[in-house]
Parts: sequence; C-alpha cells; structure tokens
Amino acid sequence: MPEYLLAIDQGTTSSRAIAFTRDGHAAASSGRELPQIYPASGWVEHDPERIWDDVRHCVRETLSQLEDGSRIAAIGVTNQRETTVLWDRRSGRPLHNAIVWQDRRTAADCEALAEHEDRIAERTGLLLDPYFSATKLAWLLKTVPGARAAAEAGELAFGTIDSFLLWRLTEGRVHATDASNAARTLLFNIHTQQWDDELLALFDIPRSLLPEVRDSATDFGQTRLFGDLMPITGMAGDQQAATVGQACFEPGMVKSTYGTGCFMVMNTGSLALRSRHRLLTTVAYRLDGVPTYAVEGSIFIAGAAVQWLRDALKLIEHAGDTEGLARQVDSTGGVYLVPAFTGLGAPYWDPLARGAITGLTRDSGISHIVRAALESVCYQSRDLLDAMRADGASPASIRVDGGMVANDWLMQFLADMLGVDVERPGTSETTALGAAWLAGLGCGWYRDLAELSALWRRQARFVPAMAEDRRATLYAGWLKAVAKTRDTDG
Ligand SMILES: Nc1ncnc2c1ncn2[C@@H]1O[C@H](COP(=O)(O)OP(=O)(O)O)[C@@H](O)[C@H]1O
Ligand SMILES: O=P(O)(O)OC[C@H](O)CO
Repeated sequence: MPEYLLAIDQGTTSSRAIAFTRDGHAAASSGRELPQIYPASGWVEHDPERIWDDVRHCVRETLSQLEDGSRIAAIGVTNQRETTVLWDRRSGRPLHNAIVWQDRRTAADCEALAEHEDRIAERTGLLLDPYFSATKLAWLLKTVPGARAAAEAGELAFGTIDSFLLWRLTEGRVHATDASNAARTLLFNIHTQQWDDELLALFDIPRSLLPEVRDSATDFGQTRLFGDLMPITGMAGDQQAATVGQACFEPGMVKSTYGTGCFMVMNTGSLALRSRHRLLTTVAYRLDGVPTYAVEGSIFIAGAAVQWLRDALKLIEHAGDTEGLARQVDSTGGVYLVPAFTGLGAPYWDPLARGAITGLTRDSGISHIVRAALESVCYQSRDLLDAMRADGASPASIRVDGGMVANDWLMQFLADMLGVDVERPGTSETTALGAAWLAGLGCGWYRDLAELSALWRRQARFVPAMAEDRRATLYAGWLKAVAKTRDTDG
C-alpha cells in the first residue's frame, strides 16, 4: 500500500497541501490563494474561516490525486508565523479576523513598552515590534467587546495559525503549538521553554488563553475529517520548517527563503546566541525536549517588489520576465531601488523608512529599474549576512528556496554580492518538505536528522564570480541609498 506524509503549508498569500513520498518526492499537491484584507493603512487581516475552508479543500484535493488505497502515515503542519487568532472554546468561532504578522496597528503599544525592551529581548530573543503576536492579542482583548471578560473566564483560546488549524483538525480536542511557533509570540521564554508569567503580566494576557507548547515532532493528536484517522506528528513555523527542509542541522548552516519577504536563518545549535546586530534569536525546532536555536534576519519585501513592478508599475507581465530584462543591461547604471514599502526589517527595524528609487538619469529605462529591484533582494541579503558575520558567523554557503530562486540571474548576483556559494535544492517546496520531515520523525518513519540530511539534494550551485572591488562599490551605493530612505527630514 503506497504511504505518504502530508504537509499542510498555510502561508501569508496561499494555503497548500502536498503529499510526499518517503524519499521526499512531491507526489500530489493543491494550493489556493488567500485574499488579504486591509481595513486601514498599515493593517492586514485574514479571515480564519477562509483559511480553514482552503486548508480542507487543499487536503481533499491532494488526497484525491493519490492512487486508491494510499495511506497518509502522518500530517505535518507549517504556517505563516505570528499571525494571531482568538476564538471561543465552545463554538470554535474566531472573535475577529486574524491579525497578520505584517500588521502595524500596535506600533504605539510597542512604543509605550519601550523601557522593557531589554528584558523582553533577553527572554524571548525578539525585539519589541508589532510584527510579533503579543501586542496583537492584547489589542484583540482590548477592542473586541466582551473579549477580556470571556478570556478571564477561561472561555477563549489564543493561537497562531498552527494552533488554530490543529484545534479545527482535532475538532476542539487539542489546543497546542510547537516551540518554534511559541518562540514568535513575545510571551515565550526561549531559555526555560515555558510561557513567561512576567511577560504575560506585562502584556496583560491571561494564561488560560495559551496553547500547550510541544516539541516540533511529537504527537499532536489525530484528525478524522478526511476519512481515515490521520495522526498529526509534526509542526513548525514556516521559516523553521524550511530550515528543516533544507537540512540545516549543523550549527553555522544557513538557509534563506525568497518568497514575498526574505527570511535568512542560521542554525546556532544549543546556543541561544543573542545578536548584537538586531537579528532575532529563535527556536529552529525542538526534538525530544531539546531546543535547537537559530538567529534570523527578516526582510519584509523581496518577491513583493517584483509583484509591485508587475501590478503597480506594470513594467512586466510575469515575475519570470525580470530575468530577461535584468540580463539586457550590464548594470543598473547607478540606479538603486530600496523597497521599504512598509518600513525596513532586519537589521534596521525602521518602521518609518519608505521606499525609493535613486540615481535615475535620462538613460535609465525599464531594464535598469527591474534589475535594481532584483538587486535590492541581494543587497538586503548582504545586510543580513553581514550582521550574522558581525555576530561571529562565517558560512561558506547558503541554501536557498522560495518562488524567486527560479531566477538564475538573481541567484548568480546573490552569490556575487554575498561572496559565498548559493545552493539551490532539487525541490522548490522546502517549507512543506520540512513539515513532512518533522511529521516523519514524529511518527517514526525517520530515525534521526542524519537520515534526513542524506535525503537533501542540491540541484544547482552558484559560485561568486564578481571582482571584489565591484562588489564593494555596488554595496556601498546600496548603503547610501538606504540612508536616503531613512532621512526623515527629506
Ligand atoms: N522567476 C522569478 N523571478 C523573480 N521573482 C519571482 C520569480 N518567480 C516568482 N517570483 C516571486 O516570488 C514570489 C512567490 O514566491 P513564493 O515562495 O510562492 O511566495 P510566498 O510563499 O511568500 O507567497 C512572488 O513575490 C513572485 O513575484
Ligand atoms: O507566509 P510567508 O512564507 O510569507 O512567511 C511569513 C513568515 O512566517 C512571517 O514571519
């Protein structure tokens, strides 16, 4: 009887389900776009019921593609992180739309707590920023009529998307999350691996709302919603799942994902390294009660800059058109595009920065601007890698994934700008693969991480070829362009 691991990958812009064979081959898959809701400037929401409908639809469609008699050995769940849902334990109904990680509505709440930032960072590894869940949850408790009283009475449940899906999959029987997701809430002490009472008091969050925190590969219950009983044995936030899917299991190994945003994650093993350069410290995964830590740099706009070229400027028809246009010119001719559309993430963390195209001349054309947009992804990656280097890392290569890595020109420029080899794996669905692998560990399909490492396959390697002085000059120009976007006096 053919057996598969089923990954559910609930992302910011889409939901997917993929069935993997034991050797990591995607045998069937289904995906659905998720509509974004923008109720006010800087606010981003998702409809949790729509997410749930989409996930069920994708799972069913994926299962229908498998041969008759196939069996799902286990399910792994991976998700957009930080996005916050508050629901009623009895009815299972959310009290409000999910508040998405990109949402900036709690910026002032974060500022009001600024004096506590050091203490918060010490315990959570994070910065005090609206990006994370705690202030979003506090906002819901403050704003939704009756929510505070119901929460105090133990009637409500909080969760990131993983917990919400698990609750629905197990029909209200399991309220749990994994350590990699808990580590993104600002409420979880990454050293003790416990919810932190002082932080709960600081953000005024009742403990009864919180899910139980489990390992990333363990028993999360079962679902009976798709016919056969299916165990759920893997869970991780999407960037951490990609770290697993890239088999970055040794300290010093780095993966970088290029989707809507870009997330660079370096495994730091048993060391919860506190960055001196405004990177985040996080849990990569927790197995048998033992956390493996990572540092992470998050960039809000990567592929989204290409979408902007397509949808707002209408310079291209398809994302893939950028490759040919970038190749048409030898350089951008001094043009830089800084895609600070929603401020700048790591290592700047500047919510007030705004995007810019600098260095335009009468010779500047579409190819220069398109190329500058692609280059900006590489310069931002260099910002992150340099921050990691300044914290003591010296990786010889990085492993890349996400929709943008199909672009060979971009991958070569990335290698050139970073000065390290860029390795592209055989599968483009690294995040889902990581969730499947965690489920496979949890259900006993795989013995250990070494077995998974042996399954990882490289499809292409891009080796730095740019002269050092050119690399330095181009990057210096980028830093100048960034400085201009942060000049609030204009
Ligand atoms: N060939 C390409 N060159 C440049 N960008 C691309 C290319 N193909 C896709 N993209 C970009 O990659 C992003 C989609 O990647 P994906 O990993 O699916 O994103 P997410 O999971 O964040 O929704 C889009 O922003 C798209 O513009
Ligand atoms: O859904 P993605 O792939 O854009 O990832 C979102 C991140 O998890 C946010 O931290």
